[in-house]
Amino acid sequence: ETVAQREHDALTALKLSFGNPLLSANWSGSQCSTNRSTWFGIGCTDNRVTSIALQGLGLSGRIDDPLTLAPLTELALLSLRNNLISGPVLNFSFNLKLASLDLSKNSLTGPISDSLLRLDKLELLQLSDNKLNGSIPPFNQTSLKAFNVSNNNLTGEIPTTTILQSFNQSSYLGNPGLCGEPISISCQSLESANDNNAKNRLGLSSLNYLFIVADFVLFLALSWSLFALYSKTRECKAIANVRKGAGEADKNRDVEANSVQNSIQDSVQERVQNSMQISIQRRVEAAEETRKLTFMKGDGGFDLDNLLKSSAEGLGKGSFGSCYKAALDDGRVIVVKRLRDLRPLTKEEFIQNVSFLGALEHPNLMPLLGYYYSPEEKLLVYNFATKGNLFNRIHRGRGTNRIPFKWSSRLAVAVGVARAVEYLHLNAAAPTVIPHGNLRSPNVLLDEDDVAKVSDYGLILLVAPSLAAQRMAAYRTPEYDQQRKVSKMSDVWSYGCLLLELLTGRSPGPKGVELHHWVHRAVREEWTGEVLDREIATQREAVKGMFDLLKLALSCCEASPEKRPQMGEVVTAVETIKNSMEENDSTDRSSSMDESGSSNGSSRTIRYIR
Ligand SMILES: Nc1ncnc2c1ncn2[C@@H]1O[C@H](COP(=O)(O)OP(=O)(O)OP(=O)(O)O)[C@@H](O)[C@H]1O
Repeated sequence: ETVAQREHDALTALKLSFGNPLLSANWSGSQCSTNRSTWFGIGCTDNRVTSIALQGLGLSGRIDDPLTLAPLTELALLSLRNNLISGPVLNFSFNLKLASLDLSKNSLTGPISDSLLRLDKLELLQLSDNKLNGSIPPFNQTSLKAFNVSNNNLTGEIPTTTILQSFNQSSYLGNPGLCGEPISISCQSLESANDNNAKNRLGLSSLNYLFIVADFVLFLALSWSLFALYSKTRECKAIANVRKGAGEADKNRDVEANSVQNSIQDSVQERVQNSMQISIQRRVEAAEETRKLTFMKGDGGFDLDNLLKSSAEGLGKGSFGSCYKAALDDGRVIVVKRLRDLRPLTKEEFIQNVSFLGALEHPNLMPLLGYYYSPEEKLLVYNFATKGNLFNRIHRGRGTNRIPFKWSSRLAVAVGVARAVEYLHLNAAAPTVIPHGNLRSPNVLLDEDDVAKVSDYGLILLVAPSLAAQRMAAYRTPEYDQQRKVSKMSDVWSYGCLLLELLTGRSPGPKGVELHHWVHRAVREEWTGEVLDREIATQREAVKGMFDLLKLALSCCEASPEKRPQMGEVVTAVETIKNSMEENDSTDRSSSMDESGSSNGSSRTIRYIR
């Protein structure tokens, strides 16, 4: 596939996301002819797409694949200003020449992509008037001349980087949860105001149980005779109350009590009492039924009540649900994954599949602690991994005060993940082998000792197959289009992509393909040293191990699945690389170096750029 073809495919994907009649009619044929384009809004230089300017066209829809524009590596300008585009901000890790990015006045949601931190040519970044949340990444590119994130739902302290502090407050206004300078809102006062609201956030929005309990409180406040006529509206309002938080619920209850009292004065007492008694009984039963958390081992030491009382915070939204972190009263911190888009499983099937996942035990697998099942709500409960996920460890904080991700730590992660996947592949307890299916760096977590814990395994058993095919990494292998099935070998492919990410510090493209093509080319054309992440390439004595791992990664990424090694062979190979690194370290302690390269690293820095 040529570069032009890849660019063509990327723009076509963009066109399909928008479904706009103008673009549908106009964007056909080839996108660039030398220095110009006949495509509306597209600019080309030397046959490459360098600008996309599609302001105010009423474009709607969402761009599902965050790396849709990854093939446009010469793109310098992107403006989608003043449209109706929804969904998350794209990942621009591969658009390193971007100088001007204007996505303002749309309906974009989610956090500001950290990939923007890597754009060191970025001069203009306009994200105002969207629905973005999360914190502002610590932008500090000296190139940045114009910046605006006003009128979103951003939260937290405005980073104190020189560049972000150089813009005036109009760049930040209209974000109620934002604090710090230059908007002169103290973060402490904002935090204490938020603390009160934070309690129960998880349960309040999610669980049927809670609003049933809230109903009870409401019942006590109202007289028995008021119930029947009001039961319908009450339920809706109770949910609304719950969402707004306990404080507001109290206020609303009083208002409701008054208005209901007025409206039912003429009601027939007897009819009301009968219907209410039945209704209460049903609700008690429902509450009993729905409040049960099932633990894979023992009683877990907490129940749904503890969960609902905990303060919870959103960790992020994945392909099959959202994750919340909840701090229990006893000090434990757990993660609740709220599943969506599931297969239509009966309760028994759901429990059977989840029990199978819960029975898996390996030091490098994030264990499933328990689950919650109700027809409307399915939750999985895990321990919280304090060091976050591998994606952030590799890519986050570049250029700022980041703690270097050492080669030895990367290798330890590579070994841990390989062992976990091998365990999944060899698991004799399973009726058939369930491949991981979605092995990617955000699904590798790091605990307090930096031990890799693979998560999100086996979700293939729970999620709707059509959505799995769209969203899971294993479905993006070269063979999937022909064979239409995922296998152990697709996990091997994903593992190869993960190794490449660890070694190069770059994210794989949407199909995992770009990164692997790029590395192959690099190796073929003998600029291999350049492919290594600079953060580790400074460690000269380890470079051989890095290249060995690179070779292994490339063999895992062989286009033909038969040519890829089995996971057992992969484990042996990575362990051999790790062992020889450790042997070198112990026989040559005097030459062990500071991997951060901060003290004497420069004298040992290899020339890896030709
Ligand atoms: N047990 C955990 N401890 C710490 N962080 C977690 C835990 N489980 C998930 N996360 C983090 O929460 C966020 C959301 O996770 P989730 O599994 O919902 O989506 P994802 O992994 O980003 O995407 P996908 O499900 O599509 O692979 C991710 O950043 C993930 O790393």
